[in-house]
Parts: sequence; C-alpha cells; structure tokens
Amino acid sequence: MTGFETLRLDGVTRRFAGADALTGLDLEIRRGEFIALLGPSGCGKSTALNCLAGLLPLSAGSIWRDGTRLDTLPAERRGFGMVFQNYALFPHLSVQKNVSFGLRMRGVPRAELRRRTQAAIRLVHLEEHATKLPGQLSGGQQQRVAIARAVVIEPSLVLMDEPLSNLDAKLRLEMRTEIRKLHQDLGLTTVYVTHDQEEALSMADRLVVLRSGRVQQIGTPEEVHTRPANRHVADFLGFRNLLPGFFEKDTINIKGLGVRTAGSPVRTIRDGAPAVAAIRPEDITLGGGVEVTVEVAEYHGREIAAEARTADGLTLHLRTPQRLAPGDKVAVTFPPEKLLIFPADDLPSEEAA
Ligand SMILES: Nc1ncnc2c1ncn2[C@@H]1O[C@H](COP(=O)(O)OP(=O)(O)OP(=O)(O)O)[C@@H](O)[C@H]1O
Repeated sequence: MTGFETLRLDGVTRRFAGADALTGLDLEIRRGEFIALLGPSGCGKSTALNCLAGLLPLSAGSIWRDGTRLDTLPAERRGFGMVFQNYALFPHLSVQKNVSFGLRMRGVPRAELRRRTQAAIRLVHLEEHATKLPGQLSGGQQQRVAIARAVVIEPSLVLMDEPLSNLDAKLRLEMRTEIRKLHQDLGLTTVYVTHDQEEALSMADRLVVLRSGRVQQIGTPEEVHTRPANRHVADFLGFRNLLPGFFEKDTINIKGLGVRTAGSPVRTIRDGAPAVAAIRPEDITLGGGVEVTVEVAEYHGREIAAEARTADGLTLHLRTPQRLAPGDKVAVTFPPEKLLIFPADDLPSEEAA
C-alpha cells in the first residue's frame, strides 16, 4: 500500500463543453479521515470523485499525495479502491474471483492471494456465498462484494460513489454502520459521495458541501449541522423553514408572521437589509407566540410533521410529538438560538455577480 499523510486537492476544476461541473475545489484529506462529499443532484460530487480517481482529467488545478503530484498519473497507478452505485461486478465471475481480481492483476502470489481474498470475504460476512455468481446474490450482498473487492488491495484511499442508493431503507442503515466500521477497523481513508444529509452526517468525520460545482462549506458534522455557512447549506441540511424578511438589530421581521423575531445572525447584516430566517421544523416549539392553523398533518411514528399557516398566509413546517390534526389552532415560538438569520443576498460570489 502507498500510504500518505495528506492528500491535497488544489483548485481542482473540471469543465464539460465550456460549462464548469466543478470549480476550484481546495481540500486537504488527512490519512484515516472519512470525508463525505454532499450536495444535490448535479452539484459536481461525482465529478470531484472521478477527478480524484483518475477517471476524468482535470481542466485546471492539481492533486498531491504528500509531495508527489498525482493528477498526472493514470487511475491504475494511484492505488485507490473504488465502489460504485451499480456495483460494477463481473457477472461471470464468482464472488471469490471478483474479490481477488485486483490481486491477480497485481501479480500477488497464490497463497497470499487466497489468504487476503478469504479475509476480505470474511470482513463483509459473505463466507457462505463465496462460490456464487453475483446474479445469485441480493443487492446488499452484491454491494458487499464490491466493498470487499475495493478493500482487498489495501488501497491508500477508498472512493465510494453513492454506494447504498440501490438498497432498501433498512439495508441502507445497516450498511452505513458496516462501512463506517470497516473504515475504522482497517484504518482506511475514505471519500464518500452522497446526496443524503443523514448518511453524510452519521458517517463522515468532515463534510464537503457542494452546490453548482462550488464548495459551500467544509466542516465536521456538528459544525455543518448547527452552523450552516449560508442559506443553501441550511436548506440542504434540514432547515425546511426559510422565511424571508428584514433584519434589524439581531431580530428579523418575517413577512406574514406579524411579530419581530429574535435570532442568531450568522454574520454581520446591515439594519434594514433583506434577510432570511432559517429554522428546522423540530426546533419550532408549540405554545406561546404566534397562532397558526394546521393544514396538513403527517404521521411519522413518534412525531407528527405538520404544515401550518399564519393568519397572514405564511406557511410553517412543524415537527412535534403532539398529535396535531388539520384544523387545529396552535401557538408557535421560535427559540432565538435555533433561528439563524442569513443575509438574503448570500450567494457564492460568482453566482451573485
Ligand atoms: N460527461 C459529461 N458531459 C457533460 N456534462 C457533464 C458530464 N458529466 C457531468 N456533467 C455535468 O456536470 C455537472 C456535475 O455533474 P456530477 O455528475 O458531478 O454531479 P453529481 O453531484 O454527482 O450529481 P448526481 O448526484 O446526480 O450524480 C452536471 O451539471 C452534469 O450535467
């Protein structure tokens, strides 16, 4: 294995027919880290991963493994393991042969090949299925084969592109934990692409949030979850209520709410400037403040997710253990520490231009 201390992406840019799919990505990945690339469809996640893997040449920028330039090396010389959404297994080869493929290509001696292949299969709990063909396995089992095949070569970096998106909800949760555990047990360094914020928050040490090919924020799950850098990150991370209004001295006058509301500005905002208040449905508390009428109530087990409207027509998304039903009138309050206030013109510089 070619180990490294840091892998550095320096202004990595990729254009397709003149349009930027990824613009100036700067990122330092430390050995042992689990990095999630997170963002909506088309934001450039796969492009970033493919640039890193060597499957796409860069339009500008460079990639460095410690002091060595990497982006000029072909994919097979980077020593990375890849796991894709569609598994990409060889259908005519058994599980064993799929897993040992990379070792055979590298000319690993027979005895070692057998030992490492068995160990990788054991790791993903597929011992009983070792001689089967991929077509005889379930989706989750096939994804496990793909993971075993990627880690058996003891790669310096494992790249995963939405590896769980073809699995059902229950299996997805199980595999999440398994992948995180494998990452820890094997001391891997992992870059994981997903559009699922929960997946990214629960698995990664650090998240890179992308939008329209540009980094919006890099931070730990807690940083990104509690302090999104702008309203787009907030929107993507579950702040379903994005309420326009006007800022004044740490408060915002939200249109259609009728009362001035205290909040936490994420940066300096000019008094009187247009602003956006962001709050998660589960952070709006019932009781106190402003009266709203429940219009839609969805059952979510322990909680009800509701859509409610103020007298002035402002729609709010709520989430509460209280058994709300359509037609109910309730009062709601916004805890100031949970209500973030963003400047309304809070767009990445290029887009605003
Ligand atoms: N081969 C290509 N030719 C032209 N445009 C491309 C190509 N690959 C990607 N793009 C464009 O680049 C942008 C980023 O695509 P990318 O696949 O990286 O996004 P993504 O975040 O991975 O999306 P998804 O989650 O839908 O896979 C998109 O606008 C896409 O249409």
